Amino acid sequence: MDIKSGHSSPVMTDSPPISNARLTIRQNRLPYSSAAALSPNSNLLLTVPRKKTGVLDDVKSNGWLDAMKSSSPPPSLVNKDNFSSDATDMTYREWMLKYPSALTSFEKIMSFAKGKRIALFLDYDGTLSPIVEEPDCAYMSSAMRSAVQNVAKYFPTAIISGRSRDKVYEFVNLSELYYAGSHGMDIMSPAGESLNHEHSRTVSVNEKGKDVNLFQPASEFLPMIDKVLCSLIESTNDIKGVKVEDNKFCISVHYRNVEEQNWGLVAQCVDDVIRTYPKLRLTHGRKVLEIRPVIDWNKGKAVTFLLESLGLSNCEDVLPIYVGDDRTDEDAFKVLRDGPNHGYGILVSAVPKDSNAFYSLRDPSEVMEFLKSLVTWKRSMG
Ligand SMILES: O=P(O)(O)OC[C@H]1O[C@H](O[C@H]2O[C@H](CO)[C@@H](O)[C@H](O)[C@H]2O)[C@H](O)[C@@H](O)[C@@H]1O
Repeated sequence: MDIKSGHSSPVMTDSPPISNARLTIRQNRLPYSSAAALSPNSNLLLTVPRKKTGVLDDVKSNGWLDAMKSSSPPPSLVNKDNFSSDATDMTYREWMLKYPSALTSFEKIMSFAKGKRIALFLDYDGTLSPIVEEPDCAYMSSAMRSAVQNVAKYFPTAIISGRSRDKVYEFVNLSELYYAGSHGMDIMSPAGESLNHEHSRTVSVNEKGKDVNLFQPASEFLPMIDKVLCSLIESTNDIKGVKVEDNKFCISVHYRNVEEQNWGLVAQCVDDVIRTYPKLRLTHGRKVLEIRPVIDWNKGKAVTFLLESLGLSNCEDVLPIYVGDDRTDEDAFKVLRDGPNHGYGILVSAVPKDSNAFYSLRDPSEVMEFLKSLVTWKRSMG
């Protein structure tokens, strides 16, 4: 889609999510007319068949359970005390030959950045804040906030998160940044700046009454998302440890605190709800099932959009850098690797995994070091 023209609807087929666990084939089994189901504004009533027992064939056959199990490394692998086990360490070192550390490769990256304008894109959970059990408590440290604030003095900086924009803004709390919540479906400029898009709109949101500019390509899905949110809260209510998070244009169903034997039940509840909504799809994050509209929009599109907004698109002298830890960040890594806006993806991971990123950092503390190094480098350039 040409986001500059703004004429075409972003509602179209999306690229497949990284996991194969898609809700395709479901349309054949819809109990309603597809015409009704395909309208985002239809009054489709949910009659959710709740399966609390049984073989859970559906979720097993489409690979959800496998994806759920592999969605976040077991604590023993990320615990630094255990990390020094020779075998694990060796595997990680071998992996780093393919994805070198952005810290040890810093000079190389900067030699490429010389004479270029850097634009910085930062994921939130697992990148700026450590992964914690309780999603509402994923605070970033004040040291990290300072590092982000400093780096934003020199380079345009955006936070790109699966969370709702409001929530991630609350955590980061820096008004000078761009924010893209709901996996890029809710983009906000800093106060007084414009997103320079004909479909963006100006609203007065912050406590000082300052104007910001918003771009929300999935706004027509809000009523549908609200309905599905209510259904998911209701249908998972009896499963201990489940948390359903309202991310505005997306919904997260967390199973990190659910006993593993009940993960199939979580998947079944989600499947039962969203199977009647072919305009919604599911992706897998870190111990979380994420439900979002089937639109041609993701974190990669948000990066492209922001580069265009900033007038930094398709410029030889621009170097975009994206730092993220999650599968959803892969869309952004891919855009920087393959698209016209060449740049570097940096994967934050303490365990080896395949990625479209160029470089790696082990954890948020290394991310902070990297941000500080960027500031030192920029200052040294005078
Ligand atoms: O795009 P992100 O900023 O990385 O957001 C992705 C999801 O992050 C959050 O969940 C993850 O972090 C939680 C806190 O550490 C953790 O408890 C959970 O298991 C992780 O999946 C957030 O709560 C989700 O809504 C985001 O989609």
